[in-house]
Amino acid sequence: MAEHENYDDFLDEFFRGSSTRTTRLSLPPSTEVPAHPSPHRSVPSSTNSSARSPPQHTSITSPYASAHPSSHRSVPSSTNSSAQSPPQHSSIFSPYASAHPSSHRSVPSSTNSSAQSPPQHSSIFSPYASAHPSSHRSVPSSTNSSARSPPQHTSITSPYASASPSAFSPAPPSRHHYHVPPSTGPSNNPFTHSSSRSPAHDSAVPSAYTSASPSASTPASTSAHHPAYSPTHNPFSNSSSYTWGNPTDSTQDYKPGRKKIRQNMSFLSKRRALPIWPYKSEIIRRIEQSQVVIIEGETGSGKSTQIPQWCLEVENVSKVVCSQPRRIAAISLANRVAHEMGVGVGDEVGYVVRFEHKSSLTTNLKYVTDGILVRQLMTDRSLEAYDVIIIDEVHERRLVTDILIGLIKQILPYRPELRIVIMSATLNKNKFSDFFENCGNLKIPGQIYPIEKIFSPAVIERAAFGEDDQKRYEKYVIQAINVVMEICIMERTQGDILVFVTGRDEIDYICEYLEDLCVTYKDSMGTIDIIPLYGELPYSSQQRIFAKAPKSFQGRISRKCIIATNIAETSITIEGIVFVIDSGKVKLSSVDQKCHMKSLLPVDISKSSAEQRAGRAGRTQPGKCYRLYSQDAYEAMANDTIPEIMRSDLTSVILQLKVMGIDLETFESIDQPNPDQRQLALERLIQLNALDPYHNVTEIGRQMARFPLDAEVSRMLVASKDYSCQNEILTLAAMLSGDRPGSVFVLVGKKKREKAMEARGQFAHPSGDHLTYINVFNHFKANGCREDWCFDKFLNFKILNEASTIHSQLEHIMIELNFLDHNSLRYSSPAKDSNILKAILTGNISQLAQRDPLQPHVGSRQQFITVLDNLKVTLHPSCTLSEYTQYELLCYSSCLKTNARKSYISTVSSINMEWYDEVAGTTGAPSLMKRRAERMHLLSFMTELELSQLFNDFNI
Ligand SMILES: Nc1ncnc2c1ncn2[C@@H]1O[C@H](COP(=O)(O)OP(=O)(O)OP(=O)(O)O)[C@@H](O)[C@H]1O
Repeated sequence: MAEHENYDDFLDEFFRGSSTRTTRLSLPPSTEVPAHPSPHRSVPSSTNSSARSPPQHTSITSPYASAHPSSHRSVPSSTNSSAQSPPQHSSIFSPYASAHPSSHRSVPSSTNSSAQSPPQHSSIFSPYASAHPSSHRSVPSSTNSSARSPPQHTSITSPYASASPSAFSPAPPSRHHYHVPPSTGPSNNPFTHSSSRSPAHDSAVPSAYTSASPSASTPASTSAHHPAYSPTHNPFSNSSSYTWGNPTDSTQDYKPGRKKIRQNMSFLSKRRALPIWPYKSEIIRRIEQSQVVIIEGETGSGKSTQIPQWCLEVENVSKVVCSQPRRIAAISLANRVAHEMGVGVGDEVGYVVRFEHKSSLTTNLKYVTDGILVRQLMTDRSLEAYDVIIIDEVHERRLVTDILIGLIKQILPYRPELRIVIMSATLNKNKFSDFFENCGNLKIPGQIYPIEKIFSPAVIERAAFGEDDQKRYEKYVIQAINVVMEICIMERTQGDILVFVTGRDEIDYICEYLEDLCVTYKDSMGTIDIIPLYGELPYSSQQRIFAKAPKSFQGRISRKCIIATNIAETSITIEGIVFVIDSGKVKLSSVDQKCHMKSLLPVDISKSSAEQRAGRAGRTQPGKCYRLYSQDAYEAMANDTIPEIMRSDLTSVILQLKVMGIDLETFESIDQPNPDQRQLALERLIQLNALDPYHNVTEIGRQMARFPLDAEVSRMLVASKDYSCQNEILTLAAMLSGDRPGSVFVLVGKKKREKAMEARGQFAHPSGDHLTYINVFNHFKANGCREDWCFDKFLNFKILNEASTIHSQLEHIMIELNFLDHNSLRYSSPAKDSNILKAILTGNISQLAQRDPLQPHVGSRQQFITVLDNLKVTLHPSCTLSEYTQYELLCYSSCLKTNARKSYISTVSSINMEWYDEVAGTTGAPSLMKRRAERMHLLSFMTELELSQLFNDFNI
């Protein structure tokens, strides 16, 4: 693999290297949309194109498809990993290997290799491996090959490795390589197991890692972990602004006068063992006494599952809502609590998240996302529907959570009986206490099970990795793979693994790599179920994380291994997770203060996030958290994540607040947004006609605010009525509501690439991505929403299926707004392409780009300049448009900076210049001439020759 700055570069090369990428065919003009596109096929004759060989396309007569030959790109997906050749790794390096004798294993040679092909490496060193005689593993020789070729390992001699040819064979490291914690001893060894102590432990081999929890291997009794029970801790001390919870006798569950709520008796003993249980009466008392109570309790102590149930016992309380930052948490908590109460989900306990709900009139305890509660506030300004509102995981400081907290503070004087509970394991107590004056504070000590935190020693920073992978991926990605291998091969403790990395690309890569390793090392690793988890996955796929690990087989431990983004960082309990591997990184989204470019760059997590990640272990049994960074790096981390309100796009939020009659300028929030960002969002809303020049909400703005979508997408929907293309824009909105609509095209390995490109060509529309997505969706529907059809067409069934669900939800709102009637979907004639593009342009009026006049060449390096902000951007590799064509004006739905040097536009369509002025006339957007003039002013440093060239280029 050639060098790649990152995955986007890889994609870039992937597509540009394709022979189909630049080919031009003479194509039929796009046809008008039939109600049900008929899947006729015709095979266009290939034409000769410059330098590149033409693709062999088949074409489906599609409403929008005119198989633009140069537009075939696809986006990677893990789904086809089995069809791909395994990643070519040059090193497996075991950062956590230590001298655990139980890890000494010999892998049978050719006997068991019939189904596998052997690893092609001469040696794999652990940096800590030494020539422990019993640590040698003989690697199967290459007798039989399989369909999957094994990773190609080359030998990397780690500076810290001694000459051991064994893979994953740890041995006692020499002391000076490690930071030895003061209390070094057997219990500090990350591979210590109290049940089967080994001679190595007894000889007190120093641990390679700083273990933050020396007693980690000892399952603690609950009380042992409660500072309240500790003789040195005075639970009633006033030394902090917190009041420590006052544990009460847990037998006093029900006080006279308190309601008795339903409970499933089989869960009661487990619930009583939770660290929070002794504080039940105290918590209820506080909630009765104070309007706002802030509760800090360690991860897994029982806040999210127990406190909402107890709130139902509070006098005069019948309706409780508990809001969570994420859908997955809201749904899984509702399921768990319904179980604990012995009721069905959707009966007494339910949930409501965007595009999905299970609740009824009998629901008294509802788990929702923060966004749902904010939307509810738009129609029920004082949230009369609830007696207690619990806002959980406030430490995340998401934009919507901060807005929710600000809005709720406004209600308090009008509803003195309303009770608010603010919760987290790692919140900044001072900030929240200052914001809610006169609130009650409560700190609940204790974790249910201990978590051993194991820091990576600094030497890992200097470890040797395969060059290609090192360039393409951050070191932690390789380290994470190695630690997973360590655990699978050497750990004797039964338990599943949860790995935190930053994004989908890394997750796909790790999953693919591990799958290959699992085949190669099947005999030593046992059965491993590798499960990806990220936000864009449909809910049904996300649910896989809760499935049980595969059954152990022939004495080998089987595990599930979840590779996740920070979506799994808070609130959820995944049964069986014992090992957490924390990369210490997160992709944080932010928007440029001066323009609308979003960036999604990996940065260090905060200490608070690190604790939350560790807290996913130790929930159902003792756990271990391997931190792929040193203790010094941990100490250098910020305490809290920068609040989203200070770094995010505020357009949709400002509109929602405006509709509620609230100005963000005067809105009281925990942290104030940046004034530039606020200004930028207001200008955008004016350009979208959602606000008038005096910042009053227009009728269009009100209609836009009804849709739970980004402002740009909801503006398209509103405009669709003017251009008589409601059905098409409804489809597009459904497709765009996933984070990466480009992923609908599955990326496959080299062998199938031609076929995939050909399939993609059947849907490609010459105007670009927007109409291509509509086209894909229409064909999906016309073919009965079938998974096998998607498979044949290299389309992502899950994404299309989810778009189909969202389509139905949005359709309801369209009907409510009188934008559609029930019959129009069935009987309406297809809209004209030009009308659809004008509606798209209306929503993206601020998101336009033109060819860079200073770099007029076309081709893979063709650059564009955004009209509004003069930013240099290139087409994202997932785009349908060809970079070999000169386009007059492009309209894009997303502009993203993925690394320090590269900015991409994606979901892009080509737009006629005249349409701009027509659409701008109906909106508050300045004319293109004015924008150009502004830009010319900025380019005043240009020479006369360059200027005249520019004038020529743009017909000025
Ligand atoms: N789905 C589940 N399966 C098994 N046990 C669970 C489940 N959900 C919760 N538990 C148990 O209940 C305990 C408390 O979970 P809960 O979510 O209430 O903790 P929490 O204090 O809110 O943690 P966090 O701050 O991490 O969200 C867990 O530690 C676990 O032991």
